[in-house]
Amino acid sequence: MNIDGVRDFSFKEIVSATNNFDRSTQVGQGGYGKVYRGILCDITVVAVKHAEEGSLQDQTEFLKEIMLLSRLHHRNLVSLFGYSDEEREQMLVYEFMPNGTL
Ligand SMILES: Nc1ncnc2c1ncn2[C@@H]1O[C@H](COP(=O)(O)OP(=O)(O)OP(=O)(O)O)[C@@H](O)[C@H]1O
Repeated sequence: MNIDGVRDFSFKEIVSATNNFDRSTQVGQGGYGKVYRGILCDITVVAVKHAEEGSLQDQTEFLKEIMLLSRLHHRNLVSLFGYSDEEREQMLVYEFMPNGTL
């Protein structure tokens, strides 16, 4: 699905960006799931939030949330770059904030 200004990433793209969710790319853990630092093909650095079991949503709900997040723009908010919703995995892809700027 195409949502204004938000990319729909394939699971493969995320796997390649995070080196298959390699531990060395993990930068945090939040209530939603683990957070990885990923590098896209065009060398954009992103933060990938990988939903864990209890955070998985019904697909319609997930896409509704993406639509909502895609409309939030504020200088104090990290921008949502995209999402991935394939192979029973859900991921939110954000602009990567280096240490100290979060
Ligand atoms: N955009 C980002 N860029 C870089 N690192 C991030 C980014 N988002 C999250 N992180 C890292 O992942 C950690 C967990 O973030 P996350 O937002 O998932 O958890 P949280 O702040 O505990 O919120 P929640 O409980 O709602 O998930 C952060 O403390 C930070 O180290």
